[in-house]
Formats: sequence, C-alpha cells, structure tokens
Amino acid sequence: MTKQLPDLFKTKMMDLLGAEEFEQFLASYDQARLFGLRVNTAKISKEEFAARSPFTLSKVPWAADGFYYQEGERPGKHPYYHAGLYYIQEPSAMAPVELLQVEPGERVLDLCAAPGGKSTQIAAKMQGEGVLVVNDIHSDRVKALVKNLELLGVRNAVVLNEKPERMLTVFNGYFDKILIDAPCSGEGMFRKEEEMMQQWERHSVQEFAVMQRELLGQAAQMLAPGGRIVYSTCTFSPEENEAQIAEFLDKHLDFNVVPVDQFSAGQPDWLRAPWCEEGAYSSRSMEAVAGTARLWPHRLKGEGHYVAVLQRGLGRGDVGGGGDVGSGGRDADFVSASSGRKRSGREALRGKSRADATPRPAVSLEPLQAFVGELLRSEPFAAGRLVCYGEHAYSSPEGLPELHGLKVVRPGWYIGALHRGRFEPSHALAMGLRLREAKRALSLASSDERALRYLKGETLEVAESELIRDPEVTQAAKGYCLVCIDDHPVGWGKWHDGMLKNEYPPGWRWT
Ligand SMILES: C[S@@+](CC[C@H](N)C(=O)[O-])C[C@H]1O[C@@H](n2cnc3c(N)ncnc32)[C@H](O)[C@@H]1O
Repeated sequence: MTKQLPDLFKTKMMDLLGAEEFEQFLASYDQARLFGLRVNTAKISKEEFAARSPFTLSKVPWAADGFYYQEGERPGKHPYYHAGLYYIQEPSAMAPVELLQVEPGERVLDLCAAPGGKSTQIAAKMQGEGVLVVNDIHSDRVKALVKNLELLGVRNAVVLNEKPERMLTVFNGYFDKILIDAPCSGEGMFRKEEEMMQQWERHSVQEFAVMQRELLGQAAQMLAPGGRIVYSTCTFSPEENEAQIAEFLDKHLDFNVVPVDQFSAGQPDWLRAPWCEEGAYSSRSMEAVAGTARLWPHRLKGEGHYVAVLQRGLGRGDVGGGGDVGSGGRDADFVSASSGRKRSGREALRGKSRADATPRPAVSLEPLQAFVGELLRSEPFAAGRLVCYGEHAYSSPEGLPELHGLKVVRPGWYIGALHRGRFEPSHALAMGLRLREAKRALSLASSDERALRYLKGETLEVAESELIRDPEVTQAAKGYCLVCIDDHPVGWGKWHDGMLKNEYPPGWRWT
C-alpha cells in the first residue's frame, strides 16, 4: 500500500518526521487494519455486553467502552447490531469524546456530527439527561446521523442541518461542551479508506484550513464561560492542527489548552515554513500546542488523529450567557408544559401552562395518550416536553432554546405520528424504550430463528403465552407489542391470534 500513497504526501511526511521515524510511519501502512466497536452504555453495561458478546474483544486503552474485535467477525451482521448495543467505530476516533468529559445533564453540541459515531458516544455518556444538539451541514449525511441516533436509542438529541453561522444567535454562550470533529484532508485515514487518497489529491489542505478556522471561531461564540471545546481531525498536516489551535489561542485569550498526556505531544516546531507562517504565533500559543495530542498509527493501535482540548475561562469574555432567545418553535403547532420539574408522561402529554398560551395542536393527542396508557409502564417522555410538528410528535429535551429560523431535522426524540385519529408509534420510540417500560412485549432469544426472521420483515407465529404482559393489565393481548432480542428492543409488531404482524421498517431490514 505504501506505493499508492501520493508522492507529495510522502515527501511532506518525510520532512516533518525525519528519515528514521518516517520509515516506521511508512511501515504502518503495510500492517493489518484494526477494527473497533464501542458498547452503547445507554442500552447495556459493558460488563453485561462482554459477558454476552459473540466477538473476541480486547480493550481500547483510551476509550472507556471501546474494544477491538477480530477481522472477519462482522459485528454489523449480528442481531445485537440491530438492537443498537454497539457502534462500529475506528479506535482512534473514540479519543475526542473521552477528552470532552461529558456529564449527564449538560448542554452539549456536536457541530460536525454526521454520520454520528461521536454523537452516539456523547449520548451514551449523557445517559439521556441534558441537551444534545447535533448538526451537520450536508443534508444527505444528516440522514445517516438520524438513523444512527435512532438505532442507538438516543432520547435527548436535537438534529440540525445548518450552517454554523446561523446557529450563533440561538445558541450564543449556551453550551457547556462542544465537539468540533472538523472536516479535514483525511491523511490519517489513508490506511483504512483508500479512496481518501483520491479525495486528498482533489482538495487542498488550505481549503480545509479555512473551514476549520471558521468552525473554531463559531464554536467559541456558542460556548458558555468555563466550557470546553474539543477540536479533532483525522489528518497529519500542521496547517489543519497545531496552526489552527495556535491561531485560535491568539484570538481568544480567555481560552487555554488542557494538556493531554496519554498520546504523543503536539508539534510546536512544525509551526514554520513551508507549512505555516513563520513567527505568526505568540510564544504562549506555541507552548500551549505542545499540550495537544497526536495519535500516530506507528505508535498505537489506531489510525492517525489529532486532538486539542480547549478550556474557556470563567471570566467575562466577549460572548453572552444564556440562550433563551426568540419565541415559538418554527413549525411547532403545539408546545407542552415545560415546568422544569419531572412530570408524569400523562402530564407531559396534557401540556398545562405553556400549552394554554400556545395554539392547540392541529391534531388531537388522545390517541397518543391512549397508546401510552395501554402500552407503556413508565413515562419515557417525562424528561422532555412534547412538541408536535404537523402530525408528528417529538419529545424535546428540557432547557432547549426556541430553534427559531433554524433547519430542524429532529426537534427531539421522535415518538410517532397522529394520523386520522390513530397513533402510529415510531421505530425511534421502540429503539429508545427499555423492555421494562413496556406493558406488552415479546423477547426472542438471539438463537431463536424467529429473531432473524423478524429482522427480515417476516410475519411470525407467536403464542399468546410467549408475550410478556403487565400482570395488572386485563385487556386482550391484541395490538402493538415491543419486540426485543435477548431483552433489547428492536422494533414493533402487532400481535393478533397467534400471529405477530411485522412492523420492522423496510429500510432497516436484515439483507
Ligand atoms: C469528520 S466528519 C464528522 C464525523 C463524525 N463526527 C462522526 O464521528 O461520525 C466531518 C463532518 O463535517 C461536516 N461539515 C463540513 N463542513 C461543515 C460545516 N461548515 N458545518 C458543519 N458541518 C460541516 C461534513 O458533512 C462531515 O459530515
């Protein structure tokens, strides 16, 4: 593979690394590829997963829930993948979110989020508490982002498809943590994805450097005092890494680098011609970038990455706090109560105080209330507020400012559609539920041949005695039923008279 590397890339890396280290670096391209998965601790503990796992796992040293698996094991072809128990993720790509140090209850932004590897990692750390805003500028990539959030059962995410500059007013000084997993020239991915080499030859490093500079400045405006930004790339070029951070620090004196010591150090000595403008940076910034981190494929078991942790001071900077701007969700017909205290799902659905001041929903919420009463033991929407966009109902995280004028793809967890007096629960609702939250469910063993047949979209024969039912429920077993595999939800079915009609969405089916 070393032969296929672009000559220009090889010459530059030789200049940066020096002859001896360059040889080791080059040798890494002929080593076997590494494979990683991250356990989705929003759904299962890593101990439980390790006990059930059909894969040969070994720990990724820098990621709490990350594991290497063996080539040929194909975790994407296992029912547990369809249950959202893990995300297949390159091991080095797990590092930035670990360094973001997200806590449940925080307000977190993933600015360049698609297809969602790091968003789902952040979500697992938030455990459904707090506000997670995920954004990507490319609408086609946002589709994959939404699907991954739904697959992994994320309940507290809002998905935007925006230019970051349009987010500034709404989110000025709002977030506690921001991840910028920046678009970059992708030099660190040449071993994993060979087509990255052709893309590298088409786009210049300078082109990406311009975008990265803008993204860093925009993120700084959306960060609260005392907040943290993690900036990451999967490339080696100092123009996209140390130079971005040094320039940012010179423009933002209220930010410091939090040194990362578990990886190789950033390279202040590369901030010079011909790659960067000689003498352009202050000595404070030059010193600080030594505390940023480089993940080298010849020094650890992962692909090439760069990560910088930027901490904003608590003092008054040039951005304001709070985020409660604008009024009235853009297309929301109805916004339920948002009292701040925990409400029951019934209360959330009834939507008291704010609902009185806002227009009634265009559709009646009664079918949704009936569904909740019949099917759900606990009230999963109580942590959010129910919003309706046309026929579609979402649970939006508490504390979110009005998203006035923004292109909102998902204003929260998609609950389902209210259509012609009926409620159709969404697939996202099933994936975000727990077995214990359902009053009527079916749990198939992963070894049961019906598990795979369900994932293929087939109708199943299911005896009434196999249904798990709330002992207090006296109604007939007929109707919606949460289908699980080894106790983890994978979708809906409709049970009637010994048959389970399959509600697994066509686009998700096992092929
Ligand atoms: C490295 S990828 C992100 C990978 C993602 N964080 C993950 O872990 O799955 C960079 C993303 O940035 C998006 N992007 C490019 N320019 C952007 C911009 N100005 N604002 C927001 N997103 C942008 C791209 O569409 C791409 O999906």
